[in-house]
Amino acid sequence: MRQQNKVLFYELVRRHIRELLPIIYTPTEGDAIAAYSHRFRKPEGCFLDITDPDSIDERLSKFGEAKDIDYVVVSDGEGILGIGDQGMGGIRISIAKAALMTLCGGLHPGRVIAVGLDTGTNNKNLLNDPLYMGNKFPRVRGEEYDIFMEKFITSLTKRFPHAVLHFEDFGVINGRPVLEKYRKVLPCFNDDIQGTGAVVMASMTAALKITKRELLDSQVVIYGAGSAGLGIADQIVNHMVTKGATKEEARAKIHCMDRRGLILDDMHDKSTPAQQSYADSAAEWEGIDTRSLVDVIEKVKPTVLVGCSTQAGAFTEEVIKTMYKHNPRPIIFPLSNPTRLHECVPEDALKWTDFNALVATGSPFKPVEGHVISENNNCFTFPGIGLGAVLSRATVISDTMISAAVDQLAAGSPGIADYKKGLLAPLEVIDETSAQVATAVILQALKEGVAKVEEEESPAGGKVSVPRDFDGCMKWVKEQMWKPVYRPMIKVEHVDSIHTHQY
Ligand SMILES: O=C([O-])CC(=O)C(=O)O
Ligand SMILES: [Mg+2]
Repeated sequence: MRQQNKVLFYELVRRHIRELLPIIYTPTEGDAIAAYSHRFRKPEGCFLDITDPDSIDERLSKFGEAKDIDYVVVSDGEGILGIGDQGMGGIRISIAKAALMTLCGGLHPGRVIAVGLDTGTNNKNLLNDPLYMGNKFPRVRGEEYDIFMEKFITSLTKRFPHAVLHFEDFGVINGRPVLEKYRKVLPCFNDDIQGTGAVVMASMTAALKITKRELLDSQVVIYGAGSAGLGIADQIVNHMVTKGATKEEARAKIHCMDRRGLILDDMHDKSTPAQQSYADSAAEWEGIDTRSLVDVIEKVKPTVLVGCSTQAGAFTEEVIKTMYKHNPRPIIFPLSNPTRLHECVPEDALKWTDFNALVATGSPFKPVEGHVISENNNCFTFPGIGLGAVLSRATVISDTMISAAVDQLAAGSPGIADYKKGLLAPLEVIDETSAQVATAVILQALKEGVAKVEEEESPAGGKVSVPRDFDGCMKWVKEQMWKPVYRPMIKVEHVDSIHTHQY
């Protein structure tokens, strides 16, 4: 339906969003991506092939003229949700996120491109699958990958100078370095690092308000130190810094674990620089089993436990009860996607804490005995961040613009009186939430002098002028969001000439 009748598709999903979002997005998209080559019907999106970098420009040229494109989602398929390397099937995550940019972010569906970079795959099942449609060689790393990425960015910025770039589901090796390099070149962000970090920080802010605790008194254990886990850590640090902590103080409150256990400062040869910046002192952990989550919780007494490990069931009854022993209202976020990979199910986390835990997940879950479970999914942030960057014609997407998105999302939480309604605004108003987030991002971009929209001609003539007050700016945002409505039929007088032109 999306391919045949966009108005009908987007209006249908909008009206039945709670029922249909899990089908067009998480968790069903994970199955669709894994089965991509087997279920293939016709191509959609822009396929870029590392064996043919010289074709990048030509392939992108098919998607329109310079002014036609606002937004590009790109994935190389290496870190798809929690299901890892899906090779060329990863283009479907670009397609799903692009569809959400229209559904929640109000971008015109014809002004968004979904791009898949085929740089090989290390997924043995795909390499041995006769139906796999992507390149059947191991992932290309190093200089050849970097040159390919550089060609893509150069061509993109030349062809579509207004486009905002959204990186999705890159692996740990490339995600962060690519973001750090290109965020200085064009307005771009990594949804798994920054989008996920922002939504978790917003939920945490809302949960702290409910429990009347301060962010700076928090101790956080992050179980799973990949792109999402470290992105969340960074966002928490950014926020603590805005509340008066130094970077070092903030980092000391965050404890990251991966397959090797707690990340310690004597593991530097085997940790990425980002992991190392959160390392605990090995000397302080002498004699403690740092591979045991329960032992780590016993020592840290965290107020917040975040799971991005893709280890289903890692938050056992003992883990949750140890959290509860040290905290009357523990904040517990099992975030691994898709659903079957969650570290625990909300029902268990609530029952094991006598319904005192504040729980949010990464995939959708049904309410538990009247407690709504908020989905800490980045779909609450990336559409607003993307829309804000597009409308303001931002030249960069700064950390402070992301922080503005966090504060705005947290402000929309049902709050203390309504804490059973979840930590975030309901999915049913996600387009409204995205407009609010976009407004906060635009106002921040204007404040920082990185918004260039007021240098443009408005369609009505003269320069564009963006209201500086929140309500005025939000009205301006909403006026520009695409709505799924049929355009009126117009009676045509000169049928003959129209026919001549049409055929
Ligand atoms: O796609 C989603 O639902 C959230 C996300 O970015 C991920 O899990 O990688
Ligand atoms: Mg993702």
